[in-house]
Amino acid sequence: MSALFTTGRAFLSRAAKSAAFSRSLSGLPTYENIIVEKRGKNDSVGLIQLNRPKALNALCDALFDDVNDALDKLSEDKGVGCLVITGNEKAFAAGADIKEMQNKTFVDCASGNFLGHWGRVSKNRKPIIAAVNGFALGGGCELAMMCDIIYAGENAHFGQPEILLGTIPGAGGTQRLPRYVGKSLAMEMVLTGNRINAQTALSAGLVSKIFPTGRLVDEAIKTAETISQNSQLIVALAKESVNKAYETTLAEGNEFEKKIFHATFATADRKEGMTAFVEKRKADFKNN
Ligand SMILES: CCC/C=C/C(=O)SCCNC(=O)CCNC(=O)[C@H](O)C(C)(C)COP(=O)([O-])OP(=O)([O-])OC[C@H]1O[C@@H](n2cnc3c(N)ncnc32)[C@H](O)[C@@H]1OP(=O)([O-])[O-]
Repeated sequence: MSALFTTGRAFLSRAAKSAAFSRSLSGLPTYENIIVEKRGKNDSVGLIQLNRPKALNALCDALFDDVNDALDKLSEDKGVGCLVITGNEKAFAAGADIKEMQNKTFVDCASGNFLGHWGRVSKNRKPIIAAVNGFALGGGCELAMMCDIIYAGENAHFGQPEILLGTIPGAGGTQRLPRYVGKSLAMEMVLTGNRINAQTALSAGLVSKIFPTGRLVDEAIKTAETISQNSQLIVALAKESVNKAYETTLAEGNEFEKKIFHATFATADRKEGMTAFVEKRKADFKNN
């Protein structure tokens, strides 16, 4: 299974795609715009690869429908504890599909709730790691920011170039980006359309780690596997608590955290975790 990535290639080969297909026969659906697999120890990691390479993974409506459907399936899968979203070596995603948007009117956008279905990535209860190689522009950068952790390949570039198209970001580019990289850099990116490279993204705080391009997906899967070994129940609570930090005051956030901490004492996994420590053995979490 992990042979797909031991060659150091971050994208899936033709053979890998047919492996994905045969695996799909044993559980996961096949999609037109993405490839979905289970990876890592005990298939505990859900891997979603955006797969419109000719359009640099431009995020058309159909692709987002595929992503949402895959997220639903992987979320229901009790064996999967963490997800990874990636693209290919050239592009994570070069943005919302400009050709699809070109002739839309305000009425189309407003009455059709355009982008309404994008937000489900950030609402997922399982943690999601974005593994970004190449371009993450516009909606691509926003998709990465909807995830919980962003790892970048050395060749990654992040940007919000909507201004060059006569529009503005619509899925968090003016909201999440300043929280992650600070107002000055975010403002510069949004107003000029200039991109930042992986190193700048690391020092500004948009990404947590950089890896060689070919190792990126493997490393993301390794972290996802580590997360999956913890109690899924407690991981979801911890994720919710960290996210609170972005949506509330410090005092309210601390109060929320304390209540969630207390709540973990109502779970069997908290008891098991502490008992295992005292008994000097590995915890056997049951997600309850
Ligand atoms: C979500 C809320 C709001 C978000 C808004 C946005 O994201 S707005 C978007 C913000 N993003 C941007 O403004 C970035 C737009 N993209 C670019 O500026 C350049 O493609 C590049 C610099 C990323 C790569 O340059 P390069 O010379 O290496 O490659 P290349 O240029 O030759 O492209 C190869 C093929 O991919 C196609 N394609 C690429 N992107 C898109 C797209 N978003 N859409 C559709 N198609 C796209 C491109 O047309 C071409 O296909 P064709 O016509 O040959 O059949």
